Amino acid sequence: MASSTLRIASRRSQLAMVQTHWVRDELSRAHPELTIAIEAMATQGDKILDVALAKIGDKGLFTKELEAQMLVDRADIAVHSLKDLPTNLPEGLILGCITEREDPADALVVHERHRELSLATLPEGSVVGTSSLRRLAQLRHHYPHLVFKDVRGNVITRLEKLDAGVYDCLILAAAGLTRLGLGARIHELIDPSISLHAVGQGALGIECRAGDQAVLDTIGVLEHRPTARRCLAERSFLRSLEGGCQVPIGVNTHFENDELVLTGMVASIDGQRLLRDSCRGPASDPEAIGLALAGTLRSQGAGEILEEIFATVRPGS
Ligand SMILES: NCc1[nH]cc(CCC(=O)O)c1CC(=O)O
Repeated sequence: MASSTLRIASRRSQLAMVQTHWVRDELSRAHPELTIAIEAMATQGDKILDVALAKIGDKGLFTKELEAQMLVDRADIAVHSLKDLPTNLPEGLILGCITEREDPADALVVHERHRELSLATLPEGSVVGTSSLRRLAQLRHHYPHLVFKDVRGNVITRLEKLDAGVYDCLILAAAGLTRLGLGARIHELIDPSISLHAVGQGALGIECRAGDQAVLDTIGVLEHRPTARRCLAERSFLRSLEGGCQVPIGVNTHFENDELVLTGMVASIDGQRLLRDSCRGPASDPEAIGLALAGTLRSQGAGEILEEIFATVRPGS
């Protein structure tokens, strides 16, 4: 780097700050001579809280302001929840590294009055809070007797709404709860046979300027190769299906010896149609696995399902 200061752009939600502080601490440990500054800011996604995420539908809702800081050279890196980072980045920026993933599963969090119940035993009409079409479609598919209601705001705000009785339960990323020290609120991890997680869920993505070799070298210590391979396969699948974070697309990945196995699903919002399949290949070429799986699901009709969703969620665009 030109100077020995690394400037980090971050969202200012509690979860974003926990994640950014973790990145700062890891980088300071690896590079004791480095001065690290954090600039925290609100993004569009933090400001527009009265509209369903699926209706805003815009890619980069939680990332654009941070990217702008790097493009005008007011920040060197941006720390994101990888699942919020679009699969196509603005010209001049790259995904510099992917950190070790927490458990990528979704978690059920219940209102106190349901503490004896599970997702499978919640009574008819129970209100599930989620703002994710992916969670909505998959849970509707398996549990058509439940009622789904949008919930916005950061993780803490959502939990407050749950505790106030607005919902019977919430579906949240286990990783976010764990990082916030709220792991005790995880009532049940949702099995991948019921609901696949979001692309990149549970990992952090560090974005930087392309060709900024000194910065790339600095952040390289945070790269976790197995996580990166899994997430690159997942992102290639999503990119190839042209979906942003606001489409009912879910994934799961695991290694079998030197192979990486990617499972993916595409569903209609009503949960009636749900396509799911797997592809495997050498772990050294994760993007090829994502592309292959996208081709497989497209041949089964994924394109039509996604076209319908784009037409209803974003009319006119
Ligand atoms: N879009 C919100 C968001 N972005 C990242 C996380 C959780 C942490 C992660 O998945 O890495 C969450 C909250 C949630 O989905 O419960």
